[in-house]
Amino acid sequence: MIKFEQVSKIFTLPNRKVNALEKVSLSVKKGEIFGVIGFSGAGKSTLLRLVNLLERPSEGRIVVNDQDVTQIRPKELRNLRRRIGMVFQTFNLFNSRTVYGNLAYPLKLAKLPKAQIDARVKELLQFVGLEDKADSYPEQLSGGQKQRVGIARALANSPDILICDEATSALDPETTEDILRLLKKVNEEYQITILLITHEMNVIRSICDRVAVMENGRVIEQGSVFDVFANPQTKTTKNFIRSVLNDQLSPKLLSKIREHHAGRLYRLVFRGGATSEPVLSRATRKHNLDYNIVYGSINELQGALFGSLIVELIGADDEVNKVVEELRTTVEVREVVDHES
Ligand SMILES: Nc1ncnc2c1ncn2[C@@H]1O[C@H](COP(=O)(O)OP(=O)(O)OP(=O)(O)O)[C@@H](O)[C@H]1O
Repeated sequence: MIKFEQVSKIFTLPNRKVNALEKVSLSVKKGEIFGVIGFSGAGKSTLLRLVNLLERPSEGRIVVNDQDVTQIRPKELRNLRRRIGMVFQTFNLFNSRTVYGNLAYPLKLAKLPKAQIDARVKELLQFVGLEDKADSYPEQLSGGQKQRVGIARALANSPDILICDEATSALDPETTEDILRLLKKVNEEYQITILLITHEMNVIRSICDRVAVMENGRVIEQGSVFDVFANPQTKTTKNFIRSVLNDQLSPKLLSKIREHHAGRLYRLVFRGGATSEPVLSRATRKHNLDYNIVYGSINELQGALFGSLIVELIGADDEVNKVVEELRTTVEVREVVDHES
């Protein structure tokens, strides 16, 4: 649906050149939510702006719905842009227009008759849960409500692609979750393909099917969210994953835990499939050992369990070894050492 083939973008400044993108290749499939994550300056916004030709690539091809966007004529470009909705971090609403006015604007541009505009605005407001806000002005809305209007406006002309530029970065965690749920609903109910950029791994974990990790203008890793989480290849990706798993122990916390747990500590890593409790209780019961879960978290990721637990196994060394051996048939088990961070 959207394909980047060896795309580079160089910005030429008076005194130097900036390689914003270098030979980026990725493809977003119809109907999926594809996330691009990277730190500030990685090239994410530039990548997004190339899709509807707000920027032109210096090299390479961008294909949207089988059409090479760099080759299309101005009239086709207007059509292309109508089929791609855009959601912004800062909402980009008209402050002097009501919510109704903001949503009616793209429909007026598309020359829809008034009655159809009224009906479509009503439908959009219902979809984003703001039926009672038609007459409010943006300044009377919360950040989350403004973004709902932003999403409704992006959907006005029934696009088949939605591109989201840090859509939740200006929002608090709870509102972020609401907006992510809304984006998921957009994807599922309207079958709209979503390409989003973010610097928050939580966004990727919550709603994306596939992910590309960018650094210094390059894609350094890409794949299904599960595969990238389960098997990160680069330090940058590992750091992003760490930011959401919250399962790394600081040396200080580890020494605190050791004060209270004299048994041997093991990290059990779950990468899909196994369920945590039965695995542990079965193995420990069989060998008559006690256990304590002392730290960690297990999350659901694309329908599978993902995360790690630190458990204390309490008993004679021999028995502990047997339990570890048994656990290793289902999950990855590592003894926790003092320099773990
Ligand atoms: N119009 C421009 N002119 C010159 N340099 C630019 C321009 N736009 C982006 N850049 C540079 O290209 C690089 C990539 O920027 P880009 O905005 O795409 O990154 P990003 O990952 O989206 O970061 P951020 O989240 O901070 O926007 C940066 O070094 C940036 O300074």
